[in-house]
Amino acid sequence: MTVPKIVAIHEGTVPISSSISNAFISFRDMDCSVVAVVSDVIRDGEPVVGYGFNSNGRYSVGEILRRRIIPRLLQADPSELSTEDYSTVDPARAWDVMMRNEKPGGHGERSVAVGVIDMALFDLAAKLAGQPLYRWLADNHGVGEPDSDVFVYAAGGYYAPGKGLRELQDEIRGFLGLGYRIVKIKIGGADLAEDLKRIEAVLEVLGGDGSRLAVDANGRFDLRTALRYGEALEPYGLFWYEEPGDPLDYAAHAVLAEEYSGTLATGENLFSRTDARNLLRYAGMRPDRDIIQIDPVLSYGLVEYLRVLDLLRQQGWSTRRCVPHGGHQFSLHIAAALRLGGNESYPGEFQPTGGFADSAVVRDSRVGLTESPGIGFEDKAKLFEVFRRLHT
Ligand SMILES: O=C([O-])CC(=O)C(=O)O
Ligand SMILES: [Mg+2]
Repeated sequence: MTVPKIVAIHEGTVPISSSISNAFISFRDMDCSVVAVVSDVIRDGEPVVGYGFNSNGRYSVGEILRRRIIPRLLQADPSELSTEDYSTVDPARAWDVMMRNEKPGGHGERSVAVGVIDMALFDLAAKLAGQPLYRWLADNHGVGEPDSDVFVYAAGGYYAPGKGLRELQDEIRGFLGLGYRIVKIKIGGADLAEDLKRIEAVLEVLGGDGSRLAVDANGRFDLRTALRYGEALEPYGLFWYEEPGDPLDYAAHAVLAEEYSGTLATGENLFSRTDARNLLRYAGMRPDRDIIQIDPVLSYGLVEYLRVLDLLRQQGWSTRRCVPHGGHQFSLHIAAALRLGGNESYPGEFQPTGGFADSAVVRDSRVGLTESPGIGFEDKAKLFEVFRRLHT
């Protein structure tokens, strides 16, 4: 068998912007990196290509990709990037090459750049093996039969110009009409009284059932405010209370976890295994109820996320307590293969990268996957068009 070779890596930037805001940022200028990793393996007259992009919330990382990550891969000997039997590329070995001469610590934009390429390498690896990624992952890294469908919740309820309670309720009705049972809205972009009105308005649509509503403060609150909100939110029995304070203020989170008896969710702004370990060590996270939202793509890719899952297992956490941030096809494969608790979804936002296959139907807040090889971007026409333009 000849070793598969990466012959080119194309990189670009696409807007995923909109007029929405959370408590911390506007998405007016949001964009993301897209990549195509082209192999020398030809199938049906075309090279097999892996595609990747970064989840919303962090901006494109073209400079780091162009100056450091991509050259290291292209300069590597192909045997350094492949499995031992040369049957396909090995994202874990490629990870070591991408991280050559990078000091530890200071995660963030670099972790996003590695994550974008990591997605493309997993897409390519599964395509070369002729399997949908969830099946390839379950065979190679799984803990049993993969889930055939995945819990998804509708993340929305953003602040937007001219958006009042009626529009918020209409948005939530739309989510329910699409098949979602659980929804999430933003808090912390208004004062507590106003946010409680928003919560009450949404609960009206949800038949008064707080367990179907999650709220997300996007790290806005200081400890006092987080506690004040916590006290006001507690009686609703919410699905979860997300990212109350600064993502790296573990001590504040631990204080809140002592006071707030409901589910807390956090982790979308933690970008490494070390960050995850600090979260477990210092943030008072409770394995019987809390949710870890680390986003594989923003945090050095699935190679690093597998290390995070190992760490969680060692510390007695079930993978069912992981529900990654991000809302796209890659995290859906990961959730199914590794039997996570579910996956995020943003109906209508962050296009063309966000969301699932064009044919995907959500029923009772669960969605299935397609059987196309790799991640199946080929089943999402507008996104596939963007990827194709990168290399044809
Ligand atoms: O508004 C955002 O940045 C996205 C977010 O927090 C989430 O999906 O949980
Ligand atoms: Mg969030």
